Amino acid sequence: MSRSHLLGFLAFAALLVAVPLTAENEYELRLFMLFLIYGLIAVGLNVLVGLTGLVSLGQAGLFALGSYTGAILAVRLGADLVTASIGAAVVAALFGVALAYPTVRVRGVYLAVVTIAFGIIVENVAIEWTALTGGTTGLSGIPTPSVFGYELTGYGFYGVLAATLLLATLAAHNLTDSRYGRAMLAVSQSEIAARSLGVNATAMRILAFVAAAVTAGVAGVFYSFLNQYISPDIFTFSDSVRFLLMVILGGAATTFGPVLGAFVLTYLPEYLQDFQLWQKFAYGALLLAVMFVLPRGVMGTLGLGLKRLRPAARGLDPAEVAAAGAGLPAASRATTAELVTQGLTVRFGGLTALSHANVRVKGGEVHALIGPNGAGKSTFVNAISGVYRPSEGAFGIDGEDLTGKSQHEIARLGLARTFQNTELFGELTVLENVLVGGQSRLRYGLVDALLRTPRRRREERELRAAAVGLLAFVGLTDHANEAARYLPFGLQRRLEIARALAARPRLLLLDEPAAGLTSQEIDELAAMIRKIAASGVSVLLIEHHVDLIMAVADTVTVLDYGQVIASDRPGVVQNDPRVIEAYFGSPVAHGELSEASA
Ligand SMILES: Nc1ncnc2c1ncn2[C@@H]1O[C@H](COP(=O)(O)OP(=O)(O)OP(=O)(O)O)[C@@H](O)[C@H]1O
Repeated sequence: MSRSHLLGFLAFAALLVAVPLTAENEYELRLFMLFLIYGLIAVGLNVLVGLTGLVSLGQAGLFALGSYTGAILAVRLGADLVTASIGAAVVAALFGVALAYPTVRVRGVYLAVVTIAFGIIVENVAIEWTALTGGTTGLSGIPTPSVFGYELTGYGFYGVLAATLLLATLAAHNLTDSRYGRAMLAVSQSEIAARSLGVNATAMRILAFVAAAVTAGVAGVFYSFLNQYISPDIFTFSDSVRFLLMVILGGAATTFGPVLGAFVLTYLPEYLQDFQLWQKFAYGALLLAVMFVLPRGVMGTLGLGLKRLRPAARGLDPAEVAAAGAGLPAASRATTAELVTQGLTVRFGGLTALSHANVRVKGGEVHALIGPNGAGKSTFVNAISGVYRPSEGAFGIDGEDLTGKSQHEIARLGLARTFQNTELFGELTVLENVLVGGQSRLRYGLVDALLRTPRRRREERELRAAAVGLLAFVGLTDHANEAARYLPFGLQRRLEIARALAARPRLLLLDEPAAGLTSQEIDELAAMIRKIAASGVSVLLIEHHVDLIMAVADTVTVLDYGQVIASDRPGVVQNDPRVIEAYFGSPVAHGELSEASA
């Protein structure tokens, strides 16, 4: 944890201790406890909004679910605070999973509508299911909270609320700083790239929804114990909007932003009460003004300002680079790294983009795949990397069948790729991009991430050293701390290669890596590709640059109208009349292919 965050947590803890000592009356303390409850909701929602970039406008529904579950367990079954919280957390988590499901198909506005609908359904069920919820009359008689038989009188309940918010903020901070946070950010910026590196995007979204749901559910239980009475009108759509605003106003994806947002939006309406009729107007106008001046929220803008004042070094400490051992690690698996496709066919409706392609990429070779525009090269790449499901045929690496597996499964089994149009995680730094590449090699779990265990720290340290080594290999250590989107195009291509190599693939698939590069950059790329193959990683190279192909390829396979028309050594393929015909429409003289395509 950085020093500034540590100081932040200490100051926050000190504040939580000081408040009950300075509160002048019970009303003041109660209002602060309400803030602690809303803070918990905002911290959880920040995982969803800040990290995965998804928006939920149904948090009041989850808050209500937690409140009713807790209240019913306490009133009907005499459950204590711990049991009620566990019960509510489980119920909320289940609904969180259900809410994550639509994200497989819908995002943005559509997802927002789904979550709004969820909130409205919960509100209406609370009104209509009178036998369970008491209908519009609500549920009263919720007892004083107790924990393991001890009643939480005096400041006891305050202590529980304060400790929960502090620990939840710490856990969310640790999550953000872990493989899970990185993966969520990566998914929000380029899902296809994240999946190609072995990140299970669906699982990350479910995790984020569950985090937001569980915190809202537990906050609901706390609310019902604090209020000792709940009714449907407490959980309305405008509350969902307010919870989302807390995150955005405070600063999405920041550690303390949501807490600050919750504080402001709990106290602001209280202070604006004096304005009577103008209260709502003043509330809205103030929010608008703040968001206009601070589009990244208060903490986001503050963080950005501090970065500008004291910019971090763009590059890495030379000592760290030296210690990481600059260079390409040897291929991790002592296998042949051979890719074989048998009769691979992909149809789009009536169009056969790839037809019964048999390709064999031998272990450790550089295998170029060429063909005129529309020949089916990208379709081939997308089929073997799991983006498209083959209509027919099979493919595998080292005899391991990969047909029908999902993108992230194929990536984890040893196939890494770059993209024709680079797909970097633009907002992440150069180093972080490579760290996401090594994601699937990490073994530590969620508990390790939340608690920052020694195992997590060791694995992260090792991954960082490997990533630094790869940055040195592609010559990017001087840019390590820059956001990837600011890199010049040529360096972006290199970064994609380093990121793919971080997954320690058996087969590296380079989709037009020379496109847009200068001739000097292409020479450097050729040297890099040779080194990669020499380390034992097979390379499948999709390219139009004949010079590059001639310089590095051991074998060239030519596709035309989705069919393999030649596969041999470059010199042989270059003079193959079928290949020349495919490029020119009629047989032409020797040597013209290279001139025309270069
Ligand atoms: N998702 C898709 N839906 C429908 N048709 C597609 C799809 N993807 C590719 N095609 C078609 O399949 C054929 C092969 O396209 P593909 O992009 O694989 O060729 P390519 O060799 O990669 O071409 P280029 O060199 O221009 O990238 C083309 O006719 C293309 O229009």
